[in-house]
Amino acid sequence: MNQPFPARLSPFQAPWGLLEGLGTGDAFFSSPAITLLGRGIAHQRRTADARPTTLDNAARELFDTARARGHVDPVIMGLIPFDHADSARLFVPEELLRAEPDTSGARPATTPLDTAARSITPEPAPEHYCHAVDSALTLFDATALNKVVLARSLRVQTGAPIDAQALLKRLVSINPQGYNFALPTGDSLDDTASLVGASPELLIRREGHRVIANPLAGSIARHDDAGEDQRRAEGLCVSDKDLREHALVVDAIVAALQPLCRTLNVPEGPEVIGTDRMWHLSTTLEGELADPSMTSLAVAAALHPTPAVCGTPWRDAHQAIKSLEGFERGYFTGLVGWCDETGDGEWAIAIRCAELSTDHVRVFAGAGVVPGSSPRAELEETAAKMRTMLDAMGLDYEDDTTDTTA
Ligand SMILES: C=C(O[C@H]1C=CC=C(C(=O)O)[C@@H]1O)C(=O)O
Repeated sequence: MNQPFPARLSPFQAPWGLLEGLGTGDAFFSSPAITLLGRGIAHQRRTADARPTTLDNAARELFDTARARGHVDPVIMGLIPFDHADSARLFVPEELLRAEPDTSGARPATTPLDTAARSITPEPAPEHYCHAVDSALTLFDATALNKVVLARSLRVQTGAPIDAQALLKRLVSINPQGYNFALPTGDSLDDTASLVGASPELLIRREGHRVIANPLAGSIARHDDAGEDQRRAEGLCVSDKDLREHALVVDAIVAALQPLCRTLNVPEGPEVIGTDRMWHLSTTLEGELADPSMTSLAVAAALHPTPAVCGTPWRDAHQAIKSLEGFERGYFTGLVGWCDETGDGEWAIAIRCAELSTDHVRVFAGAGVVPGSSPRAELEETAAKMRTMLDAMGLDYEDDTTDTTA
């Protein structure tokens, strides 16, 4: 507990080697910049809410406690919920191993997971989701709302816990360039509950004065046929609905970041990036912080939730989500990441993820709804996004859409 942290660089040669050390209750986060394995929990705060000042105070307390108990270079890892009213979980791992990013192209050795699902239940049902999208379309005409991200989940009854390490290895081998994570969510160290995922979206990285944000919005499912796959990527670049959906996110992030930055570079338009299953419109923003003492966690808290996971205007979108979605998001569409004592760190959006519990798994996905969206297309988009987690678990699932009229 009170031992100093090991040297900054882990003894492992390859970052994916760190995955071998991931046990129950441990935390893992990998990005194009760093790979972290947090073993055990030395100090933890479950906050009363996830408002920026609450998170800031909790982080200060954690660093103070860690320092007072002899930790050298303490690093906070954690989970921040979608909703500001919910509790965040921030902790300093007992032991922290780090590795530089992999540049060799090596992937972790994996064995396919063959999850035995006793049942797979959509929560809410596909028709509920289509109805929610329809209701959002009505709200666009009747209220100030002009974008809302509506999500749904699948509950997979497994009967036994899924091996988080094996699942994460699959995710890393499918999406090595993404933000791959497994963070404990349970009440005790031997609790297997965790949030595991392969997010493509960076809310914020802080390196000294420099901040980088990489919002994504506007998406289309990839296709097995290479020609069709390419056509879909090209179509996305010129899709009016997707470009509008994307611009709303970039505008909101620019509006929130600008006052915090001395300089902010905003590209003229988005590019397309691919994951295993999706093409996304993507914009990389780079700025220089006006106040370099502002931590990555504080910048993340100031931006979250962006219209990539909530909508605009924020209040109307939040209200629409609460009244239309029909389930609690918890950490899904929240943030996962880390922050060190200098303030450097990364916070990725908790998407393309699943909550692992003792006898079941919940897989989540959402899609941005704007005027011109179609309920059926958004349903299919969420199904395609869920495939990242379902594929990694070795599960097949198709929505029964006989009751959807949209
Ligand atoms: C909420 C999700 O995606 C968001 C992030 C990227 C693209 C999105 C979209 O195109 O709708 C969503 O805004 C999800 O993947 O569950």
